[in-house]
Amino acid sequence: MADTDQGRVPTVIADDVHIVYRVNGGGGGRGSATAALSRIIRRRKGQTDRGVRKVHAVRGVSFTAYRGEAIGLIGTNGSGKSTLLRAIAGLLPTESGKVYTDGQPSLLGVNAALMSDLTGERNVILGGLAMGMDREEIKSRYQDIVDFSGINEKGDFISLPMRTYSSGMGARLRFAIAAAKQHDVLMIDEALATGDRKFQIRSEARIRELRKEAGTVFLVSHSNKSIRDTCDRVLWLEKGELLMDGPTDEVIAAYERETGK
Ligand SMILES: Nc1ncnc2c1ncn2[C@@H]1O[C@H](COP(=O)(O)OP(=O)(O)OP(=O)(O)O)[C@@H](O)[C@H]1O
Repeated sequence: MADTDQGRVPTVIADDVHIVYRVNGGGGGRGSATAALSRIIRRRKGQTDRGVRKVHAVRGVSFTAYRGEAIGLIGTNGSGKSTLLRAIAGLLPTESGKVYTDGQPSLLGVNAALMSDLTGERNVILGGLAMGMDREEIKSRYQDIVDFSGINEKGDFISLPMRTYSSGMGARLRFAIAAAKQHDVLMIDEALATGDRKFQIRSEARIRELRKEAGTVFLVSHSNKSIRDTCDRVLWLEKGELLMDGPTDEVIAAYERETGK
């Protein structure tokens, strides 16, 4: 593996990555009469496949990401963006091909595992611990995280359970927690789309800072504006394949021509 390309340091290498989901009981629903009937017929025919369906979500994707880059992932619904991020984060195995990462990638999704019955305050601590910060570190950054999230702008919401937050508020708190730490590789899945414009501007500025601090940032978003404001390179996925990999302006322009978005 080449260590540098014109002095650049690779952080993520995807080499011909294929990802396949296996879904049990696809077709007919598990408990329905038609599903039971088709199982009986299959068994009579001696078929061994018990309704496991495969979804080939990512097909032969290869790229190298470098330190200091912010890379946008675009593509229509179901094109494999989240799946690819989950594989880079090590949360999904590859069917074939390899993902190499330098350092620990952190995935910040809108579903990041915080506890909805706990207060925002407890979740800041929980999220911080989950990212490997110690209690002192969390304490010293606590106020910054709350201020950044803007959760308390309209009253004392941080002491309420997270289930009482709107989806935008939840996403903002998750982003604020994840952005408090310097990441080797930070992956953000749609988090910006749910915040309001003011918060989007703040988080885009923070992504730029994280880049300067030498991490690599991946951003999945359906907002071409967010991608333009934040990323200098874009990967365009369609039906699991990498259609284009290049400078943001070129790829977004081609994407807009193709999809009319
Ligand atoms: N847990 C799962 N089990 C089975 N199939 C899945 C699973 N998650 C995603 N898929 C399938 O994999 C394909 C890619 O989905 P993925 O969520 O990666 O797309 P995406 O580009 O992130 O979509 P979106 O823009 O709608 O969020 C889709 O066909 C989807 O149905």
